[in-house]
Amino acid sequence: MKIILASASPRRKEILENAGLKFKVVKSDIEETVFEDETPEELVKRLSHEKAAYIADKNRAELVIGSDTVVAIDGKILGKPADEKEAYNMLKMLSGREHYVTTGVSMINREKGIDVTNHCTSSVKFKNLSDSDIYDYISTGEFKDKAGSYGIQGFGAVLVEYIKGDYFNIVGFPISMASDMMKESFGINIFTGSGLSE
Ligand SMILES: Cc1cn([C@H]2C[C@H](O)[C@@H](COP(=O)(O)OP(=O)(O)OP(=O)(O)O)O2)c(=O)[nH]c1=O
Repeated sequence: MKIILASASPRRKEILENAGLKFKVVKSDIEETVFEDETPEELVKRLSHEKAAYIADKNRAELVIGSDTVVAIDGKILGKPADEKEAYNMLKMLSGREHYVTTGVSMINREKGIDVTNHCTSSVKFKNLSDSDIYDYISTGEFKDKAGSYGIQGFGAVLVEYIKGDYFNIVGFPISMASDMMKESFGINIFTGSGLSE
């Protein structure tokens, strides 16, 4: 079975490549709306499924993988910031506190009728950040396109006091959980490559 990653995220591509997987990347053009009263788990599972389903409908023989990541604090869901002001507000909210990062992963193969979705949550505690720390971080531009306005894999590492849970989940793709899903639902072994075709 061949794999398609339904994602425009360079981080997701890199994490899957580092696990030795060969795959095609196709961006999934779905509208990322948030419904009222939706929990982070419900939201990421719905969006990762929508992303995968959109591509799987047109590529029925392939295993299509979709994913979505959000940050949550005090029952509020933080997606990607629209601008620097929103990034400042998010980072101010996260300063000195622990928050959750939740990623959904969906895997669909239409031909075999397999359709599975799971989620993974990690916590991240930020140091106390002064306004000048926040402005300096924003000036790196790294906040753009990142849920919660930071990237732990870059300068964002400096903002962190500790993490609990899977690091790769925070970066946007929980490869350990995903490899379990591949094994259980598709018989794919990441180490040996069995279950995969060139
Ligand atoms: C918290 C955090 C998020 N992120 C990124 C991961 C995701 O790419 C992004 C959240 O946006 P998503 O909407 O999950 O993904 P995306 O739009 O980048 O890609 P696609 O929908 O095409 O798959 O935030 C980091 O890179 N580092 C971090 O530390």
